Amino acid sequence: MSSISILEDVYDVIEDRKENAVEGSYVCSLLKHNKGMDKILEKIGEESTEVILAAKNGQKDRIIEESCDLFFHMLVMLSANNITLDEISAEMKGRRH
Ligand SMILES: N=c1c2ncn([C@@H]3O[C@H](COP(=O)(O)OP(=O)(O)OP(=O)(O)O)[C@@H](O)[C@H]3O)c2ncn1[C@@H]1O[C@H](COP(=O)(O)O)[C@@H](O)[C@H]1O
Repeated sequence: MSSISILEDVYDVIEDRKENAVEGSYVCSLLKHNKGMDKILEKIGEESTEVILAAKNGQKDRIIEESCDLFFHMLVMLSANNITLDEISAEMKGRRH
């Protein structure tokens, strides 16, 4: 199993949350937030800042944790915009030289 497949697993759960509301789900709370997309973008902004601060301070464990938060909220944003990981993958592959 490639290490990146966890992103696909979590993305699939997020996609499922779009169709099936689950009590207590954080993803559902984001997708249905009264601020709409702004709430998701707010979280991406916050988590980006956390990654920057952790990296600035050379805190490896924090960098890993905050990067996971950032990746996760990016997945929610992509899913909310109906952008698949295959589309991201195709774009990245197209940049290989
Ligand atoms: N990977 C994650 C993940 N990473 C981070 N988070 C949540 O993202 C939030 C991070 O924001 P903060 O640290 O700012 O915490 P907070 O103060 O509670 O956030 P806010 O009140 O500002 O929204 C926390 O509530 C974390 O629990 C995640 N929540 C869910 N997942 C994955 O998504 C799946 C579906 O989750 P649910 O929809 O909750 O079932 C889970 O099985 C996990 O695999």
